[in-house]
Amino acid sequence: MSNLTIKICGLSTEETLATALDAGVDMIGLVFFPKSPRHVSLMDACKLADQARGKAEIVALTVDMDFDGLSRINELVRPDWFQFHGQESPEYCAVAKSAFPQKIMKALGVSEPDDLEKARVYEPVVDRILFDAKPPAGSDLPGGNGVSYDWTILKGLDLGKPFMLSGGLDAANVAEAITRSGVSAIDASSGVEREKGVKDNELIRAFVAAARSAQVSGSNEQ
Ligand SMILES: O=C(O)c1ccccc1NCC(=O)[C@H](O)[C@H](O)COP(=O)(O)O
Repeated sequence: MSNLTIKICGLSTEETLATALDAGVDMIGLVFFPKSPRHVSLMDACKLADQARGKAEIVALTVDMDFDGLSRINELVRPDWFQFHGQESPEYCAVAKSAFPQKIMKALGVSEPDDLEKARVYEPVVDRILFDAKPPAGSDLPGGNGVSYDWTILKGLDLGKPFMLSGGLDAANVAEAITRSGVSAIDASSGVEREKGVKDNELIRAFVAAARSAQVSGSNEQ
């Protein structure tokens, strides 16, 4: 049994969600951000969440959403997690954590070791940190850009909460990313797409197989 946690983000069709679940992913991400090609309506999200419930943890990804919006997602979609992928402050995360039953994951854009320090102020008030690549200049999207960073900056990181690596991961590089970073949780979106926003069944299967084949050295899960 693998101690690697795999999340596929930005699933938006029943078919590709079924493939991800069949491949054995641990978490699936639904994107609630209208500018994203992976955005799902509340109605579609409800159907996709029902399909995934009990098979993988459901992550609702939002970007600086107001609490009325989070409340609607909570009531209708009933995700296991909120993933905050904008400029949400630690205070915002703390209030959301006390207001909603979901676990909270905060995404932080990183490129160098100093960037990891940002996690220290979030760690007490969230359940997990996602270390993602910073968006390239000019991108409309704070995540899902298919760009990588130096994974080795995560090696040996001692944080009070579990953390996850994302940013440009695909079947060809995920095993190396796991080995070089020492992480035990990974997330991908663009790397399992045949074009921007369009997930591909074969790429999903290949990604999960490559990730499961990697040597997971430690545990960033608690
Ligand atoms: O995926 C999106 O479209 C998106 C939009 C707005 C905020 C975040 C978004 N994605 C966040 C994710 O969790 C991605 O999986 C993560 O950034 C990695 O993406 P990629 O580099 O494409 O694998």
